[in-house]
Order: sequence, then structure tokens, then C-alpha cells
Amino acid sequence: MVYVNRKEHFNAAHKLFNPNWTKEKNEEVFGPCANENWHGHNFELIVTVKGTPDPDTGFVVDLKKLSTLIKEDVINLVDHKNLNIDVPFLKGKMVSCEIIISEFWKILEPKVAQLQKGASLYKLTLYETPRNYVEYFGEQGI
Ligand SMILES: Nc1nc2c(c(=O)[nH]1)N=C([C@H](O)[C@H](O)COP(=O)(O)OP(=O)(O)OP(=O)(O)O)CN2
Repeated sequence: MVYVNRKEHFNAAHKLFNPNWTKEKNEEVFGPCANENWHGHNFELIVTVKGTPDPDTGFVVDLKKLSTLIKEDVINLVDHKNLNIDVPFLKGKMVSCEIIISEFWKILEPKVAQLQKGASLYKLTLYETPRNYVEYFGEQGI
């Protein structure tokens, strides 16, 4: 098996805010991330696809096709958007990295499987800041 990676980026605004809590409780739990007038991040999304190289092309998956898929099905929906307001698949959800990455997985997993026979989505990695990032392998429970 070979693991092939494609990194994409997007810029987006959000706030971490539980509507069932008071403003004070949100500020206590989320700190500046609960700022009611939003804040922004430069996100990086790394998509890892697993498979065996095709004998004719040497590719597990064509990285150009993978990049186009990620951009059309995920990046274009979140780039320069307010994640709490503008993105239908995040509506009503807490927009932590954990929730964002699991929603990305639901979109990408079936589409990646169609790119090349035997190739499958292995892992997503989402950087919210250069120091804060999450990884998701599609395990259930979220
Ligand atoms: N488990 C999670 N914890 C936190 C999340 C998250 O999505 N999942 N998100 C945030 C904030 O949105 C944001 O990431 C915090 O930004 P910031 O504190 O500026 O980030 P840094 O740690 O990189 O900045 P430092 O200057 O190093 O503190 C918070 N928690």
C-alpha cells in the first residue's frame, strides 16, 4: 500500500458558541474563540488516499484529479465563508475542527472511492492554526 497526500487550503470565519449556554459560559469555555463578532483562520486540509499503484500509470490516484475533487466538493463551499452561517452541511453544528473534519469525510469518502479502482480515503488532517490540528480516519462515533 502507498499513501498519497494532497494539501489544500481555505480561509474562513467562525465562532465557537453553544446556543444553549449563556454568553458568560461560552466565554468561560471557549475564550476568545467565542467572540460574537467572529474570528478567522487560515485552514490547511490534507487528504490521504491509500491504494496500490496502477501498473500502467504508476499512480494510486491522479493527484490533479484528487485536487479538483477536493476543491469542487469541499474547498469551494467553505473558502472565504462564515462556517456558522454560510455552509449548509455545518448548519446548526458546533464548528470545531473535530466536527468540520467529520463532515468533510462524509463528503469526500464516497467520491474518492470513485476516482480509481482500489483507492480509498485513508485519513483527513485539518490544521486550524500552525499549532492546532486534528486527524480523522473515518471511525464512527462522532
Ligand atoms: N478540541 C478543540 N479545541 C479547540 C478548537 C477546536 O476546534 N477543537 N478550536 C479552538 C479555536 O478555534 C482556535 O483553534 C484557537 O486559536 P488560537 O488559540 O489562536 O490558536 P493557537 O493555539 O495556534 O495560538 P497560540 O498563540 O499558540 O495560543 C480552540 N480550541
